Amino acid sequence: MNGNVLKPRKIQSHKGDYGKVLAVSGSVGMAGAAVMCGRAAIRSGAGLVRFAVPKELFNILQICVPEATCLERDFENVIDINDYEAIALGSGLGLEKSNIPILKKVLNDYKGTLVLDADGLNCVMKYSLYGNLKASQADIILTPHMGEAARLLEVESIDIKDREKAAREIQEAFGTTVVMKGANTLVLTENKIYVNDTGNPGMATGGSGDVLTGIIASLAAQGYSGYEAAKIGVYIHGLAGDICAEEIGQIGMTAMDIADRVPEAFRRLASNSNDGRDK
Ligand SMILES: NC(=O)C1=CN([C@@H]2O[C@H](COP(=O)(O)OP(=O)(O)OC[C@H]3O[C@@H](n4cnc5c(N)ncnc54)[C@H](OP(=O)(O)O)[C@@H]3O)[C@@H](O)[C@H]2O)[C@@H](O)CC1
Ligand SMILES: Nc1ncnc2c1ncn2[C@@H]1O[C@H](COP(=O)(O)OP(=O)(O)O)[C@@H](O)[C@H]1O
Ligand SMILES: [Mg+2]
Repeated sequence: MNGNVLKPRKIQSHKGDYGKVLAVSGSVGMAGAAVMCGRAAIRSGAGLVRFAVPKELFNILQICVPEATCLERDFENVIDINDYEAIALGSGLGLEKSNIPILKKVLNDYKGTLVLDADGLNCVMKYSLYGNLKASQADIILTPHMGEAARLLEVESIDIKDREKAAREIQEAFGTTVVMKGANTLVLTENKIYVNDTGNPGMATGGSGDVLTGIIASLAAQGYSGYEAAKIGVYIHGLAGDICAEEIGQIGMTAMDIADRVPEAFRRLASNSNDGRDK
């Protein structure tokens, strides 16, 4: 990937120029997923990250991600979703029925870029919200691993040799950008496909996907299209994992290690350009 894909940060700018991400992530027992997602979004350059979480998570999030702010997850009364350029929805959300109003509100009313991951995807299937998903006006990126992809297609499992076909079926069924995760993650949109070549098996560790969701949402908040954010996001995520492998080794790298190498990954990508921009 050429570093020219990156938008330079302007000298005359402030945090409002780099977008706001709303992370509808985490639940009691899965606060970590929100931490990884929010941390990665900040490490990817968004101007502001805000969590929409149950109040029980405020303390842990404000300690683990002090740069971010928290709102109570009350979509009926409190949260104006269209204030955010990007929403990351689903990492560690849980499968409870109480998530239905959140999902409906975001799918029905949101017009920005929506990254739907993990339990966001699982809840769409569990509570039959695919009509809302298909009708949504948001620029949507689905980020399933192979298990989640099988659920989206309502099949038992997907053979690795059928991975691209399955990703294409999901893309066609929902009309969104699809990120089919795993070694050589695929990014598909209606008439394009990108095969990623960064990353390593050290990244097969809990929370690594939550980091990817945060990176993609952050890029989208900074003005990249959904497809561009997904493509650059998977490249940067894999490169951050490769930097972890160089520095730590594949065995024992953590999701947080990956999130914390994201700035260096951006620096390496930016230096791989030919426009003479500040590296
Ligand atoms: N610290 C935290 O708070 C963390 C919280 N997290 C949150 O946990 C929630 C559940 O998400 P999850 O992905 O862990 O479980 P789930 O979707 O039920 O998948 C398990 C099933 O799918 C299959 N499967 C999985 N990957 C596969 C693959 N690549 N290829 C093929 N199959 C694959 C797997 O198969 P098996 O492993 O048995 O072979 C099994 O059947 C979600 O909200 C997430 O965000 C996590 O992010 C971790 C850190
Ligand atoms: N063998 C691998 N090679 C490269 N990347 C991998 C490998 N295994 C997992 N990953 C990456 O790690 C992430 C795992 O995401 P996911 O399965 O959602 O984990 P979690 O839900 O625990 O955060 C994906 O981005 C995936 O592409
Ligand atoms: Mg996941």
